[in-house]
Amino acid sequence: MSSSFVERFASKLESIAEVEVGGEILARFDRYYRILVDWNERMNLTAITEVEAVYWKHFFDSAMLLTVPQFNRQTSLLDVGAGAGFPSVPVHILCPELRVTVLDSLQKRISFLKELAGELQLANFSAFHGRAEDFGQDPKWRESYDQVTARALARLPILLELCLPFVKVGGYFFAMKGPDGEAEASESEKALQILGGKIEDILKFDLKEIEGTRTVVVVRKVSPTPETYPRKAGTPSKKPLL
Ligand SMILES: C[S@@+](CC[C@H](N)C(=O)[O-])C[C@H]1O[C@@H](n2cnc3c(N)ncnc32)[C@H](O)[C@@H]1O
Repeated sequence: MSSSFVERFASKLESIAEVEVGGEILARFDRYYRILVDWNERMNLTAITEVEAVYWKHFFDSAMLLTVPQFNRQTSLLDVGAGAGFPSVPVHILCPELRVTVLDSLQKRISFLKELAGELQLANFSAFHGRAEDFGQDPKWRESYDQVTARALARLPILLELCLPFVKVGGYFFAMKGPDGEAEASESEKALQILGGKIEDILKFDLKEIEGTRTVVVVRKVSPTPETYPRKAGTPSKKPLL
């Protein structure tokens, strides 16, 4: 890895995230990269493995969440379908005070995330194996997070059913999307109305390092989600609220 690449990454991160990106933070990203490519040889975690691509398209892309004005760095964040830890692990590296929980339906990915959290000494971090449809009906999880996020999990109408049940009324769901964020938002009116959400903002980013447009759809939870949602596992994607 050339030092100019790391310097550019650090200075861009500082400018978008308004965090001082010192040696300790960079050492954590370096360790994250190494553990990710090592585990990726044994299990499918990411198709992107080249170092600069991982830094920009996974780490930097995840950190975009920190540019959202509604995002609070001091409260709680649940990452649904976190996979190899995106976006929550890069966000947590930059904001260690945030209480982060990750949920994924694949046990192997949760084993990876637990090992990663130990290696990176992430405090305030816990990982759980399960499906959003099941956990969303559990009273311990339901409407108990200030903030929920998801990246590359499903189209927005489906995603809202998987994620909004976890958000406290008054809290936020941040959907990390590609170029289709706006179009997906316009398909989501019915889901928002049923599930108790309201789109407050759609933020758009065009960054040459990431090679493409990214959007963050900011959804405020304005009323409780009716008990029937989320429906049983598989139904939200088979019969989306359209
Ligand atoms: C395409 S990956 C995206 C991973 C990561 N968020 C990212 O941006 O790289 C989707 C992840 O969601 C998990 N997943 C799929 N359906 C789920 C569900 N209903 N509940 C919880 N996790 C789910 C999968 O196991 C997978 O790890």
